[in-house]
Amino acid sequence: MPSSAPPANGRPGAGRAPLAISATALRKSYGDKRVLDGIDLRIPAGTVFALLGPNGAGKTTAVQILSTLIAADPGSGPVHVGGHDLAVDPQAVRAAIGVTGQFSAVDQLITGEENMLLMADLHHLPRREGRRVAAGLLRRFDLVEAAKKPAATYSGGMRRRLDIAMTLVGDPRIIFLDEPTTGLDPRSRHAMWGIIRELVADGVTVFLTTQYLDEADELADRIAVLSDGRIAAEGSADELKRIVPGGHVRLRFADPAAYRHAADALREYSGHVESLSLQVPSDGSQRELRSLLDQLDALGIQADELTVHTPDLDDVFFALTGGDTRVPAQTDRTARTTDRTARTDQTARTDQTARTVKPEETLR
Ligand SMILES: Nc1ncnc2c1ncn2[C@@H]1O[C@H](COP(=O)(O)OP(=O)(O)OP(=O)(O)O)[C@@H](O)[C@H]1O
Repeated sequence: MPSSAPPANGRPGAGRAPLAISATALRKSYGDKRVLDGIDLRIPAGTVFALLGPNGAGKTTAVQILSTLIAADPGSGPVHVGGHDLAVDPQAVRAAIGVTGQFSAVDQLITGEENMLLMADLHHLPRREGRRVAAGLLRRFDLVEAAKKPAATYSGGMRRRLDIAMTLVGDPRIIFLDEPTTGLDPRSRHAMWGIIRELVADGVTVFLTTQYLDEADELADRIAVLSDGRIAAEGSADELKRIVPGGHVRLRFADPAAYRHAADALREYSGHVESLSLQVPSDGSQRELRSLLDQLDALGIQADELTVHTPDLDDVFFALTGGDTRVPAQTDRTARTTDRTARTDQTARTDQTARTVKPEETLR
């Protein structure tokens, strides 16, 4: 990487990965509407960075600026992509990046293979080299069988795979993926996640925008939440989850007497009489769970269901983007926990959100 790129942490020689993308005080307005209000980005090479934000937050605008499609407003700070100064050498930036947007670059009327060869031509690859690269990528993206068919006959997932394969013809070291899995079914989404992981394993830097919080959670080394034109928070998924309160254990009772007994015994809780459930603040750790269960055991109280809720990226997103308009707070939390329990049951995502266990089965 040329020396014009600032070091990862502002100090040369500190041993961290060089920055693939850096931007300072990035601004963009459309008329009176301030879309980006001075955002800073520092994305180390070989990592996945996810930009999250509600609809219209400015994610695509950020991608368009960083990929040279539109200009930032005057007064923005310097932007480096792939070691090149965007203002000085946009052509070199273009040569270093690949962009897959929300609107596919695939030509529907020609075959997958023809789309790939067209891309190879655009990159001025010699004919034989172009065929070799195209064939390799079609194999890698599981499109060999479909290669001779018109792209119009492809499923959404196949088209998205072809789109990324086309982006890779130029062997970019930095890829912008603007909502790469929107509209895909769960199997295709997981296939796409596998592709993104492979790219990163090859040393590619991925700048991802997504509406799916679980996608950012799965893939991203660092996540930034865009709100009101600014980055409201940035960190790893775990770091972000730690900034919102709300971890709790929910105890549900079949027997009203047991519910009342527990409510009398526990020092801190919020209760929901209709559902005979109590929410006890907890970080969800084994130590806190054991202590709670010991306390219930000592009093001979039997809960029928116990659900552990730790904050997830949904909580972070709602807290930071002000998008949680549901009221009131306590009802909302209860509703959301119930939601999660149901979802966990369906999808076996037992790791990160809510885990429902029978109290007597825990912590043996
Ligand atoms: N060319 C344009 N002219 C005027 N306004 C624009 C233009 N492009 C984007 N905007 C506005 O800028 C804001 C940010 O749009 P952008 O597409 O960057 O958001 P986003 O976070 O990518 O949203 P989504 O998740 O819906 O794709 C929106 O209010 C949009 O209407």
